[in-house]
Amino acid sequence: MKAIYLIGFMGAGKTTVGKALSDKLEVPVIDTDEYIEREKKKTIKAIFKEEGEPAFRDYESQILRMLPKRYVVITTGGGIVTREENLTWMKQNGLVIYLYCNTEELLKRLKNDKTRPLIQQNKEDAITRLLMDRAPLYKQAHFTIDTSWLNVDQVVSRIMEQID
Ligand SMILES: Nc1ncnc2c1ncn2[C@@H]1O[C@H](COP(=O)(O)OP(=O)(O)O)[C@@H](O)[C@H]1O
Ligand SMILES: O=C(O)C1=C[C@@H](OP(=O)(O)O)[C@@H](O)[C@H](O)C1
Ligand SMILES: [Mg+2]
Repeated sequence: MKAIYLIGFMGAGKTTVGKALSDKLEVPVIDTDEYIEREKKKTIKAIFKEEGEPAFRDYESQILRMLPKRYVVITTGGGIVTREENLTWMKQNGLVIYLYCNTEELLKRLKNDKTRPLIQQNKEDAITRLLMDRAPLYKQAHFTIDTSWLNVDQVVSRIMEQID
């Protein structure tokens, strides 16, 4: 089994779905954000504040390349594709799945979020703008699942159908 990479916007459910998918497939899951926070002993929020976004993108890119490439589910941060070479790399090394979610539902899921630095001001505008910029990148995934009207178990089932 090749690595499965979940990509998509903040709030699409990558971290949550990845954990459920790893249980189903009986393989480990690694979340790049959680990995970075553990490694750096800092929250994502603190890294953005103290070191800036480019430093975070460097960590993300480095860690991606260190992770296993077989028998694993890897859940990424929503901005990993902004370094386009990361997208190319994931597509070469595994199966890349885009978890899509519409803006209205993203807003609901992220309404109370305080941990994601890029959407703390003007949440709706920030989501709309970033999603528009990134959509062409996300769409290069091997396949897409629209999670807007699905619960976590249903998203996992859709993934299982696709990879069967
Ligand atoms: N399919 C879903 N339906 C409803 N809520 C969801 C769904 N997937 C995730 N969530 C919720 O949305 C929020 C963001 O999920 P998360 O897994 O952290 O997303 P991501 O890692 O893509 O940013 C969490 O509160 C989570 O419980
Ligand atoms: O889209 C982004 O630029 C980011 C997404 C976050 O991860 P999630 O997509 O898991 O929320 C986290 O990596 C950081 O706040 C930046
Ligand atoms: Mg996440």
